[in-house]
Order: sequence, then C-alpha cells, then structure tokens
Amino acid sequence: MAPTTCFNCKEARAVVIRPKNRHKLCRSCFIEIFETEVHETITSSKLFFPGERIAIGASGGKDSTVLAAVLKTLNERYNYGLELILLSIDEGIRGYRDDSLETVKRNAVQYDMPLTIVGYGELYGWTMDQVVEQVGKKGNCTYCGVFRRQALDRGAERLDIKHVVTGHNADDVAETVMMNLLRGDLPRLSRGTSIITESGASDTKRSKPLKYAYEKEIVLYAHHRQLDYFSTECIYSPEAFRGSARTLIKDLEKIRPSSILDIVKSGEDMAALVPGQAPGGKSCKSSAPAAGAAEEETGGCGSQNGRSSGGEMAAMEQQLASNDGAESRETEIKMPKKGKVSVGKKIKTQTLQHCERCGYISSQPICKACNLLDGLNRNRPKTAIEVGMEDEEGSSTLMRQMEHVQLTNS
Ligand SMILES: Nc1ncnc2c1ncn2[C@@H]1O[C@H](COP(=O)(O)OP(=O)(O)OP(=O)(O)O)[C@@H](O)[C@H]1O
Repeated sequence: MAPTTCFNCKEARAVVIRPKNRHKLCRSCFIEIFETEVHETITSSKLFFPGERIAIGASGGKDSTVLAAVLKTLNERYNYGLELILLSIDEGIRGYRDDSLETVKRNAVQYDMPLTIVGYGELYGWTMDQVVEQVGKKGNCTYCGVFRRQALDRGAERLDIKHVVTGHNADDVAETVMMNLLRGDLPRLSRGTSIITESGASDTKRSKPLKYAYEKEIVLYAHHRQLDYFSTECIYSPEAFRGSARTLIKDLEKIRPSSILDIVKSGEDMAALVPGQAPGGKSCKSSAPAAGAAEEETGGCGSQNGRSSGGEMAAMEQQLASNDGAESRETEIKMPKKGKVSVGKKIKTQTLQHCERCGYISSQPICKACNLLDGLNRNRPKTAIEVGMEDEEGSSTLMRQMEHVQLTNS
C-alpha cells in the first residue's frame, strides 16, 4: 500500500493523526502546527512583553524540556525579544534529581540558555533524601511540593526575574480541575485553571504556555524533534488523589476523546465564578496563594505524574521508538476546540499576608514551609501542619497512553 500523504503539505508521508480533526500530518507539519498553537496561546493570552526576562522551571522532564525548546524557537521566529533562563530546583534526591539535572545542564548548552540551580539543602537545611529518612515515603510529597513552590520563587528572586513559566499541560490542568471539583474548592480550581497566576503581594507571576497542549502531543513533539529529556520517575513517587482524578479523566476520554480540553474549558468557566478572575482563565490574581494551593497551581516535581501508575511514559516512548521503523504506523492525538466562558456569583476567598518567619506569602501567620520545617527540626514531622490532600498532589503529569493507529491508504 502506498503511504498516506500529509494533509497539510500534500507531499511528505503522514506519520501522525490528530484526533482533533483526523488530519494526517507529516513530521515537519506536525512540529510546525504544534509550535503555532503554542504561539497562539502566548499571543492570545498576552503572556510576554518584549525585553521580558523569563525563568523556565526546568526539571529535565519532557514538559519543561519541550517548553524550553518551543520558547527558544518561537522567541527567534517571532522576535518576542525574551531573555530565557533555565531555573532548576534540586530537591536533593539522589538517583533521580541529580540525574535529571544533568539533562538540564545539557539542555542549557543545547539551547544556549543560562542555568541557575537552587537546592532544598541550601534553602531549608533539608534535602528530600533527609526528609524521607525522617518522615518516610508516605506524605513526603507534601514537603517536596511546598518547598518547591517557594524555591522557584526564591530562585526567580535571586535572578531578579518576575515571570516563571512551567511546563504544565492540558492534562495537568484537567486533573487539577477535576480534583478541585471533587473537593468543592472553587478558588483553588480557579487558580489552577488560570494560564497566568499572580499574587497580590509578590511581583513574580507564573504562567503555563503549554496549558492547551495535550501531553500526548508534547511527547510526540519531543520525539520528533529528538529532544534530550529525562524520563525516569521519582524514587519517592506515590500514588494519591491526583492519580484517581487522572484515572477518571482517562476513563472519560475513552468515551469522549475531547474530555481533557472540555474539562479545562469547564474549569475556566467555573473560574469566572470566582471574584477577580479574568474570563477565559487568562489571569488569576489570587488573594490567597497558600503554599499548598499555589504549589498545586504551579505543579510539582515532574515525578508523581502517573509514571507510578503503570509506566505509561516508558511504554509510550518505546512505542514511538519502534514506530520509527514502522512505515505503516501513526499516532493519533486530539485537541478539542475552546468554548465560551460564563460569569457567575462571587465566593469568599482567603486573606493574604506574609509569613512572620521567612516573609513568604501565606494565608497564615507562619507559612506552610516554615511549619513543615518546624516539624522536621523538632523531629515531630506529623504534627507540622494541617496540609490537606491537595498538598500531597503538588505536581502532576502522567503520561497518557498514546493511541497508535494503523494508517490505511486514503
Ligand atoms: N525540580 C524542578 N525544577 C524546576 N522546575 C520544576 C521542577 N519540578 C517541576 N518543575 C516545573 O513544574 C512543571 C510541572 O511539574 P510536574 O511535576 O507536573 O512535572 P512534569 O509535568 O513531568 O514536567 P516535566 O516533564 O517538565 O518534568 C514542570 O514542567 C516544570 O516546569
């Protein structure tokens, strides 16, 4: 059978089917379309301004690696005029983060971007290896998530940067929406849905340029551009509430493939019910970026993202690698359309203040990180704070299984 030609260029062999429109695309058209969609997200949300210095939260994983690669490409292609800097947090996890940081160091050379690494050890006096030694594996992500949030902010402060971008994708946002829907936590749902999150007291904002990119597409993009990224899961990675939300979404997706972006869209609509939210999830100026909540908005560790739930990431990568030699195979992906935004009634939000100890933004006199450190330092970790389920879910990302379909001649 003759190979199927690309729907877009009508010349090259198609290697990808986008479930969004069933278009069969060649490698270069897929890459260009992916990049163009991220560009549209950036411009429609007015994410950047010329001359802006941007810290890319770089974990070495696929999402932040793709983010760095795409931002570099778009910055050059469209003359954004951005100064791009890689900012990595070293949680102090031997055999995991030290290896992924080696990937980030290579990325820094590959993309010609400066790299700053900030460690938990220097910031808090505790590495995650030490925390786990004290508190055990269960619940360790609570500490890691709260600490990371602050570490990214402090790293940005050191660099005198006011804008941190992270590799959160549509799947991550959909999971956050689902989790907060199940909890009935509209303010947190709103913050997690916004493409930009700002705090009333800090001039550092966060944004998610990949907010509308399916994780499947991110993996495909990394694969077809042969990006250098790290795909091993965290050795402390747990299963938790986010995993359940993910499973639920995956089940929904089987019945209704557009579910991921539909959930994102619904989250944006619900966010409009919260005071101070811009329609369309464009920007969220939160009055209460409690550490755990904020962590959930901006994500976590690039580790507890579902790789622990069955190695989907590894399976997908293996499949992609084998596809390289399989002329008759393609990968199907889908990105549904955006919809309208509704407006509704106001709800109560928390009051913002600064931690009396460290000055970090907190809804309590002492921030969660300081409370956690108190507990650790007193050898009473479990009495630290009332961190809810949400704090254990600070990060996200699970690799969704890709759909590989057999192309037939069209
Ligand atoms: N150690 C870290 N240092 C810097 N940024 C980080 C770190 N961990 C996570 N991030 C940022 O938070 C985003 C979301 O993290 P998450 O835990 O969801 O991992 P992920 O989706 O697997 O991302 P990635 O594939 O980039 O690791 C990452 O894309 C990255 O921008």
